[in-house]
Amino acid sequence: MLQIEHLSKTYGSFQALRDVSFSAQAGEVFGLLGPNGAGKTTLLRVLATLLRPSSGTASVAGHDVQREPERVRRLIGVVNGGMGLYDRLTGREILRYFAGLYGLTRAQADARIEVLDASLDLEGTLDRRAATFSTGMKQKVVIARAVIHDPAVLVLDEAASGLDVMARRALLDFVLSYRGSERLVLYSTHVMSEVEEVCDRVAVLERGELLAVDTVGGLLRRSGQPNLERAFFAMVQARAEQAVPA
Ligand SMILES: Nc1ncnc2c1ncn2[C@@H]1O[C@H](COP(=O)(O)OP(=O)(O)OP(=O)(O)O)[C@@H](O)[C@H]1O
Repeated sequence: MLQIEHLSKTYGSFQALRDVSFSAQAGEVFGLLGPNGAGKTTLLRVLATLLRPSSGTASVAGHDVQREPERVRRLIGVVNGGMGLYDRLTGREILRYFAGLYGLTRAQADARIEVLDASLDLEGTLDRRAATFSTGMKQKVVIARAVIHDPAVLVLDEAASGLDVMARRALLDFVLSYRGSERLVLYSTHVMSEVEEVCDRVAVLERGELLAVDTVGGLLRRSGQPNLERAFFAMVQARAEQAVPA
């Protein structure tokens, strides 16, 4: 579903991604884990066709992000922390509007809103103006908006940040509902407990470099550490020691 090959991205002389390659399949919740500045958002922006890679390729369901950006945009849904809801519209109006942009008819939009209401519990947001939403309500509508066209790949970039326990739980359960489906979720975060709970496999990025791609269990086994946070520290430390000239 997702194929990334030798992807690099530089901003001026700064290299934000270095020769990153991995693939992820439908049915997976695939984590992208890394500390601040690791390059997670840069990678996701390349996939979302918002940034051009400096070299290498990325493709979604066989469609290259550079050669077929419009096709790729229809295949993905992105939640990246920006809310950007129209205050004067209700949740239903916002979702209908975005459904229209993706070419859904009103009947298709309403059917899809019903499905999303059942899985995301949009109750209370559909008939109220966005200006009156709590942060959790906003985030639910943002997520519903990102998947209104039932994209093949759902990209979540720090989507749980700022959410309270209830809203975070709803988000994680929604992500878990994608497991084993015909869709892929790319879940980017630096919160290890979220990765441990929802991700099947994880790519660990650090300073633009891919340190490992493995299952959570595999990362624990190969590091000999009891939890992902310790495994992550061990990996980053080992990489730093390698990088120090003797
Ligand atoms: N437009 C830009 N111009 C220059 N440098 C940039 C630009 N965007 C990002 N960077 C740098 O690239 C590196 C990777 O940034 P990126 O936002 O991809 O990391 P991240 O892993 O998403 O971090 P965070 O967890 O803090 O969001 C950082 O050092 C950042 O300062």
